[in-house]
Amino acid sequence: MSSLDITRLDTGSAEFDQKLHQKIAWDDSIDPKVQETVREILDAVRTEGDAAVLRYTASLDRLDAASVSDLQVSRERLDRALDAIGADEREALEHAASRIRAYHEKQRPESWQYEEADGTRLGQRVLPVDRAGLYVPGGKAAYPSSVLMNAIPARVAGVSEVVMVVPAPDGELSDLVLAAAVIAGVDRIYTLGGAQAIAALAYGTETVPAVDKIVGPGNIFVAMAKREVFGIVGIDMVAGPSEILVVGDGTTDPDWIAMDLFSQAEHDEQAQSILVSPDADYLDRVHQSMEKLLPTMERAEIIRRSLEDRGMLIKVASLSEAADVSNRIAPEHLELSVADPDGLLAEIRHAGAIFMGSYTAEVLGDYCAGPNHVLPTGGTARFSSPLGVYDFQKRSSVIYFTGEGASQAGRTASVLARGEGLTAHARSAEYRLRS
Ligand SMILES: NC(=O)c1ccc[n+]([C@@H]2O[C@H](COP(=O)([O-])OP(=O)(O)OC[C@H]3O[C@@H](n4cnc5c(N)ncnc54)[C@H](O)[C@@H]3O)[C@@H](O)[C@H]2O)c1
Ligand SMILES: N[C@H](CO)Cc1c[nH]c[nH+]1
Ligand SMILES: [Zn+2]
Repeated sequence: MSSLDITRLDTGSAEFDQKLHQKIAWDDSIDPKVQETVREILDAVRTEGDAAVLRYTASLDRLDAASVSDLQVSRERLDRALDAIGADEREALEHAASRIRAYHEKQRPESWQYEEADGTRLGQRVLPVDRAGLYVPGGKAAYPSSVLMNAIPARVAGVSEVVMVVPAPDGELSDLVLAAAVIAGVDRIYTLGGAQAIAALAYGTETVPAVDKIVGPGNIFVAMAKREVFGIVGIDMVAGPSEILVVGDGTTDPDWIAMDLFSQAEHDEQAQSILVSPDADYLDRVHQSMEKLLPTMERAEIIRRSLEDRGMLIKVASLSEAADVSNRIAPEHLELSVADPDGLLAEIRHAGAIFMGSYTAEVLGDYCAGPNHVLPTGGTARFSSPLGVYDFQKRSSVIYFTGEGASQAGRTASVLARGEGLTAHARSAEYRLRS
């Protein structure tokens, strides 16, 4: 049995606040070189277009191509991918897709309008963006589930053109990823990754069309690149390395909790897994389960690094205090692995997705529960929401005044315009006044 050196904290200790802050402030620990590299790549793609995209794809993903159009996945390659996957895999993708579609259909917002007594009409029109860019991660693992989670809400929103990018390190491209793209209705796919893919989607190149909005998770290079291009294009959020926080009251089998913590740790060395419990003995038992199970994991080294660098076992005084700690962290995924999850839910304010009770493993949400698995990370659940249909739409206000309505509102506008010293504004309203 190998020992696992995971940080233990107690809310009762003097150094709790400071240690917690150090562990959760992943932004502070970003190497400034990452930002430098990302800016360099963005600049190169903006100014040189395809040539820079090809250069970075060759050096970072070890994938050579004569032109960027060679990096677009052909119809034949997509058909081969559909044929190559097993019947059970095809069925699982389709089952997940239909659950994800059903959930996202509920999110479709309606345009609305109301009319005042004098015939004035005011409304809000909801329309999809014209072209969306989906980033599907593919450096350390392939994510067919992320294809479904990104593309299905775009389609439900009514986006006309859905462009997907996914890295193919060493030319390797997952059949499942391609099959998921066909099932979800992606229009075109480029095997591009990292900051160079984000730059191509944001600025456009000779080959890759510029999009209106870029969505999807990725590693630190992707997250930083999205942050940098925001404003030129819309972005959904800065979704970084995965996170899970489990609140446990001791009623769930420790092996189950250990595996739930591993499930997110295995994504990335920078992923974060945290267990919070009022029961010190339970924290010990989960720790023992982790030590027992770690050697059985394929991605044991990534899991170990993630848990030892960023993981925590936190002892609290009560479940209420566990909710407070969780609200401070605002985790991407929160498991309420307690006997009365509904009771505790009332105390939770910030989390990307909340998994209720012992049977609701977070991984069900990763693949097929229905809600989106692209969720705010790094504490941003305080102000952002899961990826959804609304991320692919924008709203316009619609305003219609009758002569009578314009006369009434015009008096107010005129007074306010003159108060602001804006004479043209005032007179524009005054022309339409009725005596
Ligand atoms: N929030 C979610 O919904 C969700 C879903 C799936 C995965 N994830 C997260 O996405 C991330 C996926 O990361 P990944 O690395 O496997 O794939 P990725 O596709 O995000 O990143 C791979 C790309 O990073 C670039 N890159 C790598 N090293 C670089 C360097 N030194 N300099 C410049 N660029 C470099 C390369 O261009 C490569 O194509 C993980 O952190 C995982 O936790 C999140
Ligand atoms: N847990 C990831 C979101 O943080 C999503 C995912 C994809 N595949 C497996 N898990
Ligand atoms: Zn996951």
